Amino acid sequence: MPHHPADDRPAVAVRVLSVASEAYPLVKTGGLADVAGALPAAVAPHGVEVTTLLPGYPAVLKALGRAKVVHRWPDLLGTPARLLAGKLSGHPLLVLEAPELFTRDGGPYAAPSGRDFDDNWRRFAALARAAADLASGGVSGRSYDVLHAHDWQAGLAPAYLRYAPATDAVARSVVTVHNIAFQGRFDAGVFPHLGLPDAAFAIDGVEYYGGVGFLKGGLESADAITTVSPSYAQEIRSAEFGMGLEGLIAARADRVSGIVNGIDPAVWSPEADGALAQRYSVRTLARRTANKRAVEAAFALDPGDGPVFCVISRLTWQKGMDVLAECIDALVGMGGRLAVLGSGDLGLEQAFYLAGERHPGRVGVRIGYDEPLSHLLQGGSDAILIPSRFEPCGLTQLYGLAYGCVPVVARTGGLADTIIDANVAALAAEVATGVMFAPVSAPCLTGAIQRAVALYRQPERWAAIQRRGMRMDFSWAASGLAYARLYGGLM
Ligand SMILES: Nc1ncnc2c1ncn2[C@@H]1O[C@H](COP(=O)(O)OP(=O)(O)O[C@H]2O[C@H](CO)[C@@H](O)[C@H](O)[C@H]2O)[C@@H](O)[C@H]1O
Repeated sequence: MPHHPADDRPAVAVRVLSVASEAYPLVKTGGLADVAGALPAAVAPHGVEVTTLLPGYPAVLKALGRAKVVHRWPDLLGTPARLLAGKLSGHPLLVLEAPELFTRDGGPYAAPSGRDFDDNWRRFAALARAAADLASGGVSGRSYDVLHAHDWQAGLAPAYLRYAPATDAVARSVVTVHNIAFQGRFDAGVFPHLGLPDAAFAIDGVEYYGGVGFLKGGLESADAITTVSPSYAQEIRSAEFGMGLEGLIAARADRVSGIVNGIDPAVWSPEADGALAQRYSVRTLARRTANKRAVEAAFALDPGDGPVFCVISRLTWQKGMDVLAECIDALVGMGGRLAVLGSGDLGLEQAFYLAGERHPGRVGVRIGYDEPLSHLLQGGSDAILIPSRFEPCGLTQLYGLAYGCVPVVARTGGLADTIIDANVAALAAEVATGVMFAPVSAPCLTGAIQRAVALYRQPERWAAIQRRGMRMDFSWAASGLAYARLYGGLM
């Protein structure tokens, strides 16, 4: 494509098809959406044009409005489907419209009851099949250099590509693991319906412990594997973190790399955040107080100057929320208050709810998903608690840094890669940006909260930690370049 002199974007040198089951702002249940939504803009300055392919959930189709139909499948894994073209924050978007698969109540993966859809294998195999058709010349007028599949929902796409007829039109492939705990593992009975050759049901194909592994098939087939931090890229070679895939990851280690997620300043910047009661910058930190008052009001906390800790998380074992639940009485005993926003395991929801009843005015709990409230919490709480047992990258600690909401994190994965613990040396060298602890246990987390409270009581030192975090650059600049280099290297 010729470079237009009036256009300050570089000429497109690489075309990427990014396939994901969610992308902000159209559909989001977690961090994957933030990353898939930000990737196109992150790599655009490097001559990479990303087209995102999403399933046609009702919310996505609604946002798309009247869209151009660019392709029709009379029979895509047993159902008719159409491909619609639109825009995702100004970048090319393709939506797979298949009413039988995606038009239903509930979230992207589960019914309103919370139960996973029984046909998720078919829903996401269809997404992957459509992606592979696009990336192997099967859709007229479309061609891509690289297919970038995110997580198990897109995991079969590289496998379909690998078994596609070999032509010049076949793209190279990358799988990004945002969380290896979710693998898309299904009964062997689904295999005959996937439309893969029999040879694919093999140890180096999609076969996985006697069944079918969508992520496993993608990891076997992709030309490159990335995960979302260098530490996690190392950790998943071990049984403790690899969740059964450690052998495969270790065997393909020369293809595996870690690229830390960035954050999108158009969405996460305290100077321009419409969800805050009061906007502020690194030079006007005192204005955060108005947000703290708003957090207190939203979570029915007693107003006060003591530290407010927050949680913005899925309430699950991965996120160490059971351990935090054990520490709440100690946190309150130290003069802290706690605002919890999250949803997940019913038992954990209940534990936090009971803690709120035990400590009225000190612990406020909001069960649910609320994007604006998550921004207010970052802008008004003093610290964010992230006691994850494993964390591929983590985004909430990066948002915390940007908002002067000091991260208190477990030493694992991307948390270890992005936070500098306020130990004696780091405080003396004036480089600390948060508090880090290990292992994930109630005594260690309690100790970390204690250290945070002690630092908070030294206002100048605390403000210096906040300001340092706010000045850290976790924009997409470096990671966008890393992805662009990875794509370029595959061609
Ligand atoms: N109740 C609630 N209301 C509003 N917003 C809420 C919320 N609960 C969570 N969120 C938001 O959802 C996102 C969660 O991001 P995380 O990085 O913690 O990712 P998650 O574990 O979902 O994803 C995986 O993928 C991402 C992306 O690669 C990795 O960073 C991560 O380590 C990995 O586990 C954040 O934007 C957070 O603000």
